[in-house]
Amino acid sequence: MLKTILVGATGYTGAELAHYITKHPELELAGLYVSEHSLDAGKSFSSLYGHLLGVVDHTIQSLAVSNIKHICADIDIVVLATAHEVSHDIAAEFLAQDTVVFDLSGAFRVNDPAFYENYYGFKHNFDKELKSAVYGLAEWASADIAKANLIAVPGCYPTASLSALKPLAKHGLIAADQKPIINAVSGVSGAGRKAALGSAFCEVSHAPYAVFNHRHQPEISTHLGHEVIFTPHLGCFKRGILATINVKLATGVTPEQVTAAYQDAYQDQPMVRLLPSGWPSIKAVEKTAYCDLAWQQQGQDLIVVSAIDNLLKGAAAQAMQCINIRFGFAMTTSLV
Ligand SMILES: NC(=O)C1=CN([C@@H]2O[C@H](COP(=O)(O)OP(=O)(O)OC[C@H]3O[C@@H](n4cnc5c(N)ncnc54)[C@H](OP(=O)(O)O)[C@@H]3O)[C@@H](O)[C@H]2O)C=CC1
Ligand SMILES: CC(=O)N[C@@H](CCC(=O)OP(=O)(O)O)C(=O)O
Repeated sequence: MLKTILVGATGYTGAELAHYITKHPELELAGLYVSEHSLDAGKSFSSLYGHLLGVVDHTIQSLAVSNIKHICADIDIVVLATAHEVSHDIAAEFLAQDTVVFDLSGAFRVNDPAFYENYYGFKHNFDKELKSAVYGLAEWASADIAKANLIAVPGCYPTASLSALKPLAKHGLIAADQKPIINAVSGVSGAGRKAALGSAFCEVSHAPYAVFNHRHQPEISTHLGHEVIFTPHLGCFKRGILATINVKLATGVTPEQVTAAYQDAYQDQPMVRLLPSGWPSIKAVEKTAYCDLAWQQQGQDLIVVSAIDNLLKGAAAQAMQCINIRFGFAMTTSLV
């Protein structure tokens, strides 16, 4: 059994991971941590998440950075379900203790320190760790994930978008001079569990936000190798992302080439479903670890639609896929 601890355990993605780790036959949930002065320290985990009563009843513990060496004495895996700045500050401490770190935040996703100053508002101080991090888009990086000690789990919108666009980019099917246009709507859980006016029940109204300046636009472009236009929207629902993507195809690309690109990418990948008919919906992926894809072509225009649960394939389930790849377990373990 691989001893696994979870930092940021009481957040929305942390709660999903606590459940996945508990269900995993090869992992032992060895600790659930929150910030040093968290009001939740000392409580039973299931007192916060009642559906896990009798399943995850561990006592929540506070994490003092000075105590990381002691905590890690016999730990194999650390999952950071913490804010970008927190992961940035503590990941190296865990790596120094020879644990394998899976980080759900954006702190190690793009190997360019300037990216963090431009889009995250902080200076990145861990160049070595940033260089060594592998971007954990599970279906696309398994060989690198299998060797890495720091896996940067992609963001939710990038997972939905890249899963839809990478097969086209890999086969050179996207018109070189055109930017795919991604319009995506996310459930409010994407903003995390902490109280904030913008995600309050009476404030949320289906609308775009961060137009032309969301940090996921450069994350998507970097890992696609092609510029995109990305417009996120906040939806009046709890969880799920639906991304509708308009792509101008390169001259002469046929429907058969598009279908072949998707089949080549995903026919052996259990967590990405190419729909035989109809369109992806949030209802079909909510509370599942799947990414659903479907597309339609008209001349050189392609519309591809991608749906995921932001907390699962967009975060916790993808982290679990990465754990499975890293340690040689079947990709679907604990997920289906
Ligand atoms: N929500 C989503 O859909 C997605 C989120 N992500 C990323 O995953 C990470 C977690 O997101 P999410 O679950 O939504 O976040 P939440 O805001 O829901 O939870 C954050 C967790 O971190 C804990 N925490 C805060 N400060 C510290 C600290 N200094 N040390 C240890 N624990 C701390 C909080 O508990 P307390 O405050 O009590 O200490 C809480 O348990 C973020 O980086 C987010 O960007 C990625 C993809 C999708
Ligand atoms: C609805 C909502 O607020 N969503 C979040 C994205 C959540 C996510 O993917 O997290 P990362 O920041 O780790 O990439 C946002 O737009 O900031």
